[in-house]
Amino acid sequence: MLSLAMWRTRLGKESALRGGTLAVAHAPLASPRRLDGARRSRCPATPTRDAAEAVGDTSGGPERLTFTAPDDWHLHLRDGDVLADVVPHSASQFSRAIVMPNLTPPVTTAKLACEYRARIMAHVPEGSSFEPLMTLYLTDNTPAEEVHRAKEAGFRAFKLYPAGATTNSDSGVTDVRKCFGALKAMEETGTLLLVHGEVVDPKIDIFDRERVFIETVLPTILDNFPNLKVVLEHITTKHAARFVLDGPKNVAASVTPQHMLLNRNALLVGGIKPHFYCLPILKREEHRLAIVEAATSGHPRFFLGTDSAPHADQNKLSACGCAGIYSAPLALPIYAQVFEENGALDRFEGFASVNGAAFYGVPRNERVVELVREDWRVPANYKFGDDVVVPLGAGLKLTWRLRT
Ligand SMILES: NC(=O)N[C@@H](CC(=O)O)C(=O)O
Ligand SMILES: [Zn+2]
Ligand SMILES: [Zn+2]
Repeated sequence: MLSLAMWRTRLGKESALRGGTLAVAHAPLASPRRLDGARRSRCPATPTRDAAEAVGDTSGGPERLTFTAPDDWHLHLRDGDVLADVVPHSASQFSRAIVMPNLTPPVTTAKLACEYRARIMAHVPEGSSFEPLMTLYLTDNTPAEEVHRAKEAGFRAFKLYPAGATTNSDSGVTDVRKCFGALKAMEETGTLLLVHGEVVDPKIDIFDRERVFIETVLPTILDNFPNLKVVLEHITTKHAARFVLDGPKNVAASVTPQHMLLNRNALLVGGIKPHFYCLPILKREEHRLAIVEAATSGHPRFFLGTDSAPHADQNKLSACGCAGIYSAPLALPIYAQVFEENGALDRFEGFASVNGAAFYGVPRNERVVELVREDWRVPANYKFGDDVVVPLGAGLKLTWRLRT
C-alpha cells in the first residue's frame, strides 16, 4: 500500500513531464465529460507496481475504527443540477455539514438560506439523516436584524469572505469595521463568525495572506468583540495553528485534508497541478507539519472541515483556473490515514466527531459509524452536472473505507 507520506514524497520529487505516480495520483488532464477515467493525461504515465503495492507505515494497526458519526464543518455543495451529484457524497460520509453560502448570488439572508436548504434537502438520499447546517454570507451591509432573523431560523453562523479573497467573494467584506453592527449582534446572539482568513491587499504575497490577516484583521475583530465565537477556516500556516493553540477559548480552526497532506511542491514542482490549487494556497512543508501537529494533538479547538469545493473540470483546467479541491467522497478515509500515519488514531474521533460539535454548541451525534481497513482506489473523477470533477487523490489507493 502506498502510504500518504510516500505519495507526498513522490509528488514533490517526480516530474509530470517524465511521468510517474504523480500523474496517476492527480488524474487525467484532457477533454472533460468522460466518467471512465480514460482521458489521456498530457503527462503519460502508468502507476508503477512498486508504488501501488509499497508497504506504508500503517500495517499492524486496527482493522476497524468504530466511532461517533462525523460532521463536516466546512462544505461547498454549490447549487442547481450539480446538487444531485455532490449532496449524496457528503450525506454518505457525514451526519451534518456546515454549508458555505458563496453562491451566485450569495446567500445573504435567512430567507435565501431557507430556500437553499430546501434545494439541498431535495437531494438527500432516502434513508439518510444528513443535515445541512446553513450559513449566511456577511457583507458590508448586513444589518443586525438579519443576524436576529438567522438566529430565529435556527442558523448558527455567518461567513466572512474578504471581498475578492476567493471563489464568489466579490460581495464580501471590504472593511471589517463596516460589519461591526452585525458582529455585535452575532456576539450577543451566540452566532458564530466563520472566517476566510486572508487579506487581499495586492502588495501582500499570496503565501503571506493568511499570516497578515491573523496579525491585522483578526485582532481588530477579537479586540472589539471578545466574546464572539470565531472559526478560522481551512488553516494553512504555523501562525494560524499557533494563534488557536495560544489564543482565547472563543477561537477555533477547521482543517482540510489537503492542508494536512500536501505542501506547495505538490502544486508546483514538475508541472502545475490545477487539481491541487485551492485557497488559501498550499504552503511550505514547515506549515503543513504545524497543521498536522495541531490537528492530531487532541486539542479541542481543531476540527474537521473538508472545504470540499467542486469545480467543473473545464474550469480547473483553464488559463485562469478556479480555486477549490473536491474531497467529499474520500476526505474521511484520508484524514483517518493521516492520523494513523502520525500515530494519532486515538485522537481521530475527537477531531472528526466531537470537537466541532462542542465548539458549535450542538449535541454530539448519537449514531456510530465504522471505518474498516480495506483498500480502494479513488476514482479518476465523478460526474458533475454535464462535466466531471476530479477529486483529491484521484487514482490513489486508500486504506480505510467507511462502512455504510
Ligand atoms: N477553498 C477554495 O479554494 N475554494 C472555495 C472557497 C473557499 O473556501 O475559500 C470555493 O468555493 O471554491
Ligand atoms: Zn475560504
Ligand atoms: Zn471553502
